[in-house]
Amino acid sequence: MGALLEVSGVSVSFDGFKAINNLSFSIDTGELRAVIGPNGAGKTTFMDIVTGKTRPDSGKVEWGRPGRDLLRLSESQIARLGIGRKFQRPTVFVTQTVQDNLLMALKKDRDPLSALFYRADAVDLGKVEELAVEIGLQEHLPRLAGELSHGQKQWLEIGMLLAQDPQLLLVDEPAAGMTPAEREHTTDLLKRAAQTRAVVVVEHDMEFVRRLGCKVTVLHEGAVLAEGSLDAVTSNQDVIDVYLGR
Ligand SMILES: Nc1ncnc2c1ncn2[C@@H]1O[C@H](COP(=O)(O)OP(=O)(O)OP(=O)(O)O)[C@@H](O)[C@H]1O
Repeated sequence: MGALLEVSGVSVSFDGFKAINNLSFSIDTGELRAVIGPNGAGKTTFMDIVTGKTRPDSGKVEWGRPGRDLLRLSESQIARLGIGRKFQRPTVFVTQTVQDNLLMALKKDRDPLSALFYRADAVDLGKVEELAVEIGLQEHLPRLAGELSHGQKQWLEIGMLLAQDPQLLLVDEPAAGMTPAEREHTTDLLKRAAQTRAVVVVEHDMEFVRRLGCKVTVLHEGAVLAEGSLDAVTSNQDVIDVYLGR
């Protein structure tokens, strides 16, 4: 499979400080990847660049084959192309049911008038059911999203992103604030999601990353310090030095 996203030699400075420094990164269709790195390594800025929120000073960001230049597209054009992003805090509609949250996500691209007169048909309800099974919330469809636990809200939001059928999903610290059982469920969910799309997970929790069982990219000072299996990168002397602050 060819690269789905190719970031080459990207740099960005904020007030003269290089947050991203000649960064190159690529991910294949249907690949699961963990991105780790100490605080300030540039992980959030990297995702901001891929989603079009931050424009780099130099470098290339290309999508698909033949490569489409993402730097020429707006944030919403990039989202429509198939890049979904999950932020740390869940942003579900707490006064709506789980089912309605998923239905709204499914219909997000409708024009406002048809959305206004929209009545869920059997096809959409079937898709919502499938999504609910995928995120493990099938028993909770009639509940208000506001009643869900923190972990369940995070899964619902992942489900809402999956409803948009992204080819690449960027997920920021999904395990934060979760119980051990919720973390385990989240690992399974992300692994399953990555069977049909590419998923990039930024995460600090090494146990979580270990359970993902995927290739790991270590960022440091805005560049890739090491890449490989978790065992390979955690036994890399440069990575050990950075994490121990040497
Ligand atoms: N808009 C901005 N203006 C100025 N400096 C910024 C801006 N955004 C990020 N930075 C700086 O760039 C560096 C990289 O930040 P970034 O948030 O990408 O790191 P991170 O790896 O996501 O860190 P964390 O793990 O703490 O979330 C940091 O030193 C940060 O202070």
